[in-house]
Amino acid sequence: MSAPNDDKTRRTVPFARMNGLGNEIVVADLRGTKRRITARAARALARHEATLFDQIMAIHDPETPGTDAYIRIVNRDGSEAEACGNGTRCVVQALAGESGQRDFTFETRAGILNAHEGEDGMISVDMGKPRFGWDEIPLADEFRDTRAIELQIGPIDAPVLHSPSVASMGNPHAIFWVKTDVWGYDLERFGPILENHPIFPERANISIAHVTSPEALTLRTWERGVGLTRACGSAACAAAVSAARTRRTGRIVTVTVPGGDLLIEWRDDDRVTMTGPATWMWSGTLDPETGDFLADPQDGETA
Ligand SMILES: N[C@H](CCC[C@H](N)C(=O)O)C(=O)O
Repeated sequence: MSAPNDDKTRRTVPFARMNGLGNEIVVADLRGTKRRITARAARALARHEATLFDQIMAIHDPETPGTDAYIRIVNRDGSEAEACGNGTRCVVQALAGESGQRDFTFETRAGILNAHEGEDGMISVDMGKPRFGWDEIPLADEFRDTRAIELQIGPIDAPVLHSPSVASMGNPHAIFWVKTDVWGYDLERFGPILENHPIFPERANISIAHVTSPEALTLRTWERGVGLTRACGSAACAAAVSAARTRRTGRIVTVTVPGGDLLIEWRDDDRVTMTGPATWMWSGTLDPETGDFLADPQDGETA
């Protein structure tokens, strides 16, 4: 991405196509403009193979003193998400590459969070405090104990998935615990049914988790507003805290998602830190209104 400028009327903005452990991310730089990525632009970008994304991370000018930027997060279907861990790491890498700055404070709909790029290029994001109250997630019915709620899929007397833990990392998550390989479950079939289940008035991100040791679990996620993804950082956090809360693991857990590993720590001050990589793929410019885009010339090409 190029440096921001102050032309509030310019039509296109720079973007970088990146990924966070296989979570497909578009980082769009809207600083210095008053423009927003429209749902129409999101859906148009999702129609192209080159720009097919899981989330758009739209970087806006800061709204709160002491923060570096306001980040709006847009899902593939044009809906907005409160949190996106993998996308946040991509934003850090994009901005660090531009300025050399390594510590950032961002504001999102989920609140203010800090992030840091380490010497080894790994990026840690403070994902804030998990919330477990039924009305905070939110659920449609009062459940006093959200470590396991009554919800199941499959035959009534032999459910395929049941009794998920639920948590909010700013966004809603349900974690179904399984005792065998997470790839043995048809998440593509169950995901959309559970995402849109009436128990979740704001829909939910749906994950299947297999605890493999007190320090490790494997996870697959069907993301709200997206579908199957290769990684979902906030789901990894929700799974790790739910695993610790149900005494399945300790508070430091390696979460293996289809794209690779994330290290999650539920700190003593109740905040959750997620550490993992981010990868830059290519850059271009896009129209935030329509989603029309143009790739920058690659190295060796002329404009
Ligand atoms: N991929 C993201 C989460 C997106 C969540 C979104 N699907 C929603 O809550 O609507 C992550 O790394 O945390």
